[in-house]
Amino acid sequence: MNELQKSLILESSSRFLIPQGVKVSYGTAGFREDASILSSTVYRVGILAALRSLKTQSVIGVMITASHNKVSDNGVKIADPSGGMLSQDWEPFADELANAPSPQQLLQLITEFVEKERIPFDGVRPAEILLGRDTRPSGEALLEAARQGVTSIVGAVASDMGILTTPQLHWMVRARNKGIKASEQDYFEQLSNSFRCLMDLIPTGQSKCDGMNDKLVVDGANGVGGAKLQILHKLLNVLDIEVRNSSQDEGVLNDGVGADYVQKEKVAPRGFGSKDAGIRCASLDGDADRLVYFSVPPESNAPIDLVDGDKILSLFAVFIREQLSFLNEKEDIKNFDKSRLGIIQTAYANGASTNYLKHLGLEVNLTPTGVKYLHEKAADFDIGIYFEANGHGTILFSETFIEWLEVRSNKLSSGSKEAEKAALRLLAVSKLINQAVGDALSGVLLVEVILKHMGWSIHRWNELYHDLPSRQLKVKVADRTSVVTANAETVVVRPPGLQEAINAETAKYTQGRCFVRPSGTEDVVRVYAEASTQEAADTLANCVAKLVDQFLG
Ligand SMILES: CC(=O)N[C@H]1[C@@H](OP(=O)(O)O)O[C@H](CO)[C@@H](O)[C@@H]1O
Ligand SMILES: [Mg+2]
Repeated sequence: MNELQKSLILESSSRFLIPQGVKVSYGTAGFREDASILSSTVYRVGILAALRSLKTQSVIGVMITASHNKVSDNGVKIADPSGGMLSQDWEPFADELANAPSPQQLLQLITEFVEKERIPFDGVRPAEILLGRDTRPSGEALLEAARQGVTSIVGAVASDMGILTTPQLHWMVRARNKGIKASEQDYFEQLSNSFRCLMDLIPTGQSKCDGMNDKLVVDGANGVGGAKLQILHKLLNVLDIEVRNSSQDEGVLNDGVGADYVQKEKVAPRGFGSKDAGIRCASLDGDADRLVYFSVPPESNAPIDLVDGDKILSLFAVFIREQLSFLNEKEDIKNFDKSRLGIIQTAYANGASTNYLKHLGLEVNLTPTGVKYLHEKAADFDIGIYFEANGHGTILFSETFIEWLEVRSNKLSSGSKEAEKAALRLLAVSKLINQAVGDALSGVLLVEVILKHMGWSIHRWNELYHDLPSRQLKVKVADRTSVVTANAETVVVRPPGLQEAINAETAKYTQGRCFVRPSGTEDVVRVYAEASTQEAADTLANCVAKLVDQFLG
């Protein structure tokens, strides 16, 4: 870095001094705090993104959002060249950068890091960053802070992509780096074209299941997803979709609305009630990277039927498996190895879903909580389907498998129509479903077309298996980092004795399963328990929460 560069960083960072006593950390969802204290953090993430772009010689994304959190919060995260999350080995540097107390210390950190990572400055492609934000009122000023961070690196270019869903920004970054068309319009066109292709491939004469309803009502969490879905809806012109809670004119962002609320509280979002009984409903979160479905019972106080991420995963798995079986029927492609389809869940997946998927003969893998782990594991397969129970997930297709499908779909003779259609369907799914991150908009379209393909109502879908009753609790402890887990967070290895005590308690319950882990986003230890009845799941969770308290105080 030359002197001009150094003075530019010193000069611009003096406009973004960090508030006294604030310490931030780049967690599973990037930095997330009250918006009023975030401008220096976001400014510094702008610098980080520019450095990442120089290092990788690729386009990098910066998304300003706090997802399902309250409207006064905001946050910022980086999209790597693949469109996925920031590489984990840069996270510690993100923390150091964001917490450097003064402009001089910030400059020193950057200088050392640039040397250590051998980040090229001269004679290389300049940094290029795509900036996006959700609908939060604090977003505009924070985006400006990010822009100033980016442009404090000489030659770096920041493009403001405007108000977007998180998955749209990730999609654009991925598309740009693949050299394909990457505007928002291109995103909508890719989704709508591949959706239409799947609609055209629905078996003719597909009968409708009893109670199958053509209408879908979507709760947009008063966030960014509702308006974007309306655009898609207009483009498609074939689906009957009504969007409610689609902007902050209709109510407060994420307040009694949205996928996180619906999934955690198991109640209908604001604006939905017994008038919607029997209708297929869905809920997006504030930045539209989570999706759950539900239906409202006719009685006003009864709980909703929640169709969560595990069940969306199961629906996708059933469909993909069916297409693979059509392909496998063809003699000349018998060598297709079934193990190439992998299912990825976390320990929070309902045990009934895991059993169901295993009974289908599928390979189910568990990873620790957090999209980055699920995504990474899914990329090991030709088709990897991952979902968190909360509704974040997608389907990844490997490049080699896509090429294989393209060749096969051309090769198949007219005598093998089903196999040809199956190959075309899988290719269309790979274009419809976001390959960068979980995306509620592409998720809605894929669910809708699969239900039509199967001729299933939401009730038929929900009957794939019955969730085991479960309970989640949070325990405040002195130091949550003193809980250390192994085996995808299913076993506690520290403090000693805690796992044995959990085992002894769990053994008392039919179909009992229980685990504890430190949250990555809140200062708590989470307890999850499952058992054959709700009462038993509650008791197990409460007993184990007491154990956590006894061991950790
Ligand atoms: C039980 C649960 O829902 N955990 C959530 C939550 O993580 P915790 O580490 O449990 O706080 O936030 C993550 C980021 O949004 C999400 O990936 C994850 O599923
Ligand atoms: Mg979100």
